[in-house]
Amino acid sequence: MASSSSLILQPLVLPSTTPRIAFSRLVFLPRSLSPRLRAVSLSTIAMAERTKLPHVLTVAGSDSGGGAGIQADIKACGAMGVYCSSVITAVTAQNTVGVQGVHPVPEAFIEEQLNSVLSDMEVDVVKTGMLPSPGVIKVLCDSLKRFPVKALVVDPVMVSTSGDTLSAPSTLSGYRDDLFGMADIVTPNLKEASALLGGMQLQTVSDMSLAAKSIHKFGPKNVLVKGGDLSGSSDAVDVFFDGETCYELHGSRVQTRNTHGTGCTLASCIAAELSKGSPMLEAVKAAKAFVENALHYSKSIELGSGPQGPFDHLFRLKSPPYNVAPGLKFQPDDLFLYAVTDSGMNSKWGRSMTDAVEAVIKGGATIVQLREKQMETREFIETATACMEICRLHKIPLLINDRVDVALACNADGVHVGQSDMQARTVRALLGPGKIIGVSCKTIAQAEQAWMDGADYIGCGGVFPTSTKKDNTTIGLEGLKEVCLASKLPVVAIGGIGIGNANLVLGTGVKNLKGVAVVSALFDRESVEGETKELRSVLERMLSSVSEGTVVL
Ligand SMILES: Nc1ncnc2c1ncn2[C@@H]1O[C@H](COP(=O)(O)OP(=O)(O)OP(=O)(O)O)[C@@H](O)[C@H]1O
Ligand SMILES: Cc1ncc(CO)c(N)n1
Ligand SMILES: [Mg+2]
Repeated sequence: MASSSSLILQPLVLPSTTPRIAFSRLVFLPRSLSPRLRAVSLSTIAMAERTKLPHVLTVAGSDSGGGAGIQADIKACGAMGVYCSSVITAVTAQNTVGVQGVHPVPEAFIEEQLNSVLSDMEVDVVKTGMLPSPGVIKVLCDSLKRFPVKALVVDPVMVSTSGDTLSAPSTLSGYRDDLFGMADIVTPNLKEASALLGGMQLQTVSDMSLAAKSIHKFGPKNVLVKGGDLSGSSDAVDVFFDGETCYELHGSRVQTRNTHGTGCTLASCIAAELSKGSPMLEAVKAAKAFVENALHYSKSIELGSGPQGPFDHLFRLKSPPYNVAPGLKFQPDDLFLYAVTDSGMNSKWGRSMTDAVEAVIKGGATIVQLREKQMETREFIETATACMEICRLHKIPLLINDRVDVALACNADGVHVGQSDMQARTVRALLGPGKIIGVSCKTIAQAEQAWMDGADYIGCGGVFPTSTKKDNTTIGLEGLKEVCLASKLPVVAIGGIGIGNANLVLGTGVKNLKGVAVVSALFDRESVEGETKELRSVLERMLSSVSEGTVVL
């Protein structure tokens, strides 16, 4: 066969959820075909099954250490399922200690690379990194005018975290006056935002919002000021401004030295998501989640002796699918009306768990937890899987009480644990960074521990006495307030809460309190849907309006 045929790689679209991603299959053409027929056959195959790959072109510098620059960009795009071509602007000698040397590529040759790729390869999005001189910015602007693309992501790389200069200070005006006006988004870190604004001090999240608004005046459609280097911040906050609204994007701060290249990776992931057709804010959120996950998986990597190590972009290849399967990302506002099922109550009223879940969602629950103490494991998994389908359909997160094994088996969105269940830190290790973890806490010390263990929220109570947990000591509204004020995590109040007293709980208006968790008041009733609707309207009436101008996500 090999002697009479030649192998040709040809794109094949698999019927998958990402139909725009092409895979290869082998096609055999007999050597006996005349050259003209071979050419015709090939072009026919190509026309019939032509697949457009989402394509990002990165225009950036090489990092010999492989953690940032071009190397980070290509790995990040690959991890996001996007093709990445590269125009190299400079070659750096770099490692975990710092930058030992920079060798700029001649501007004329950068132009030649741009021309080669843009004239031929249907680029969707251009992402820029290190642009060492004003001349390079000019060459790039000219090329983009000749070959317009769908979106331009500008990461105005100026100084590495090690303090080494990567682009001449004279590029500042090129960025501000020429490139920013063409950009769909610019992504400065704190130092870069400060340099762009003539040395403005950036020390708080509100300074970051002011900076984002000022940089927006230079002409980009959107600005993301990155807060990776915000000292004293317990979470990783970035500020996004779209010309109208400022959004604070909060993520967990991963405790690791392996953060070299986070900025390059973030910008590349934004570009990759845009090339797949995502709207801008969704692209930014997906990119931030990717960086956080990658840092989490790379915490223990030891590479190099310097202060900042690289991280592993391709962690997804090594992770079990349940750890990285796209689920619903936790939003603190999901805690608003938190329904906790109780199998005893459901059987008392003659309804199945799936009926109960469907009804509570129709009534307006914003998150559901399955709390099941009696069912056999196999039946529990089957029921939980059916509940997951309902929740997915309505985009409502589903958590499992205590049973990590059941959560893994049905790919639930997360797990809620109590003080005598598995420690949240262990749950996190088993579920991975993308899943939601809640911990029941009565005290400030427990809330602090939950935060250190990597939980996403705490359930605080029992606020009032309840028949669901008879021997439970109650902490009252005062106890709730104390824990909320000290907690670094969002809080949902639990214990004896229903239509009659929910307004007392939300009415405390205390920081971090995001909603109420309810069992009997929804499920020990004839109409779950009706009770949920009524509770929801009580809660909505109590909800104070979001502070003006700033939406906290
Ligand atoms: N320790 C961390 N844990 C979680 N997210 C982080 C951490 N450090 C940075 N990030 C996130 O990574 C992204 C890049 O931010 P950062 O401010 O570090 O950019 P940068 O300084 O340009 O990066 P670099 O120069 O190292 O490539 C932001 O979304 C930021 O919130
Ligand atoms: C080549 C290169 N680009 C960007 C950065 C910023 O992280 C870096 N350190 N090196
Ligand atoms: Mg940094």
